[in-house]
Amino acid sequence: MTGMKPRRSVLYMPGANERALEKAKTLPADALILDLEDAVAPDAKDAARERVCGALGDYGSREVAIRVNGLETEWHEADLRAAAQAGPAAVVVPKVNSARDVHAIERALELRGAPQETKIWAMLETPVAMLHAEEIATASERLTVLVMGTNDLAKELHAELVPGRAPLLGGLSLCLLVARATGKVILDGVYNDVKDVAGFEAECLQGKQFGFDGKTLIHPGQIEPCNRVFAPSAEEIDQARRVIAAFEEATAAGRGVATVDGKMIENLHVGNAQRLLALAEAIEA
Ligand SMILES: CC(C)(COP(=O)(O)OP(=O)(O)OC[C@H]1O[C@@H](n2cnc3c(N)ncnc32)[C@H](O)[C@@H]1OP(=O)(O)O)[C@@H](O)C(=O)NCCC(=O)NCCSC(=O)C[C@H](O)C(=O)O
Ligand SMILES: [Mg+2]
Repeated sequence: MTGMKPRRSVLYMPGANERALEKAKTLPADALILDLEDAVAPDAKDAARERVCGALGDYGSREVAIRVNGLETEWHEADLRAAAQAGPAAVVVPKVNSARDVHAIERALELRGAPQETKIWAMLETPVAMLHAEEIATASERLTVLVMGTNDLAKELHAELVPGRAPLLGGLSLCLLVARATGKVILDGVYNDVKDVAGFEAECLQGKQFGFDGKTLIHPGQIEPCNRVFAPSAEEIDQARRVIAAFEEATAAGRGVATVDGKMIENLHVGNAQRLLALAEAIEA
C-alpha cells in the first residue's frame, strides 16, 4: 500500500474559464480534472485546449488530469494529440463503451508519444458501459481509474436525479464490483446543486459507505465537506490501530481470531484496517 494516492476530492474545472483555472491553484482538492468536454462550449474548444495544455505545470504535486472530448466527436483527435504532448497525470475519457474504445485511446496515446506516466481514466456513464464495465476496466494496464458519470447515466436511463439515487444504485453497485474485482480506483459522480450543502454531504456519505475512493466535484465549496467525509475519522484510525494490535496479540498467542469492543476480528479485518491507516498517512503526507 505504499504510494497510495488520496483521491477523496477530484474537482472538474471548465477549461475555458480562466478565473477557475487560476483559482484552483489554491484549492485543497486532492486532484483536478481540466475539462474540455461538457463544460466547454463548441466555439471555445480550441482556445480551451490550448489553455489547459499550457496550464498543467501550475498545480504543484497534485494529480492533474485532462478530460478530452468523446471518441465520436470532431474534437477528440486534436484533444488527444495535445494531451499526449502535454503529459498530464491522466487523460479522462468520457462515454467509454467497450474494451475497443480503451484500446483505441491506448494506441493513440502511444502513437503520439504520451509518457507512460499518463494514465487513462475511463468514464462509465452509459447503459452499454454498465454492461461492459469489466471488459473496459481490464482492457489496459494504463487504465487506473473508473469515473462515474451520473448525469449522463441518468439521462440515458430516462431516470430522475433524486435524493438517495435509487434509480442509479444498480449501476453504481455494478461498477464498484468491477473496480474492486479488477483492482481499479473508482470515483463517484458529481452533485449538481452547488448550494445544497446538506444534500451534498449526504451523497458523499452514501458514496463512502458504498466504497467509492472519492467523489468528483464541480465547485470549490464542495471540497472541504468531501475531504472530511472521505478521510478516515480519528475514531476510525483509533479503531484500525486497535484491530491490528489485537490481531497481532492473538496471532502471537497462537489464535486466528480476536475481539475488539466485543466484535470478532479475523485476518480480513486487518487488511481493511491497514488500508485505512495507509490512506490516513497518505492524506497527512
Ligand atoms: C456550477 C458553476 C457553473 C457555478 O458557477 P458560479 O455560480 O459562477 O460559482 P460561484 O460564483 O459560486 O464561484 C465562486 C468562485 O469559485 C470559482 N469556481 C467556480 N467553480 C469552480 C471550479 N469548478 N473550479 C475552480 N474554481 C471554480 C469561481 O470562478 C469563483 O471564483 P472567484 O471569482 O475568485 O470568487 C461552476 O462552479 C462550474 O462551472 N463548475 C464546473 C462545471 C463543470 O466542470 N462541469 C463539467 C464536469 S461535470 C460533468 O461533466 C458530469 C459528468 O460527465 C456526468 O455525466 O455526470
Ligand atoms: Mg458525462
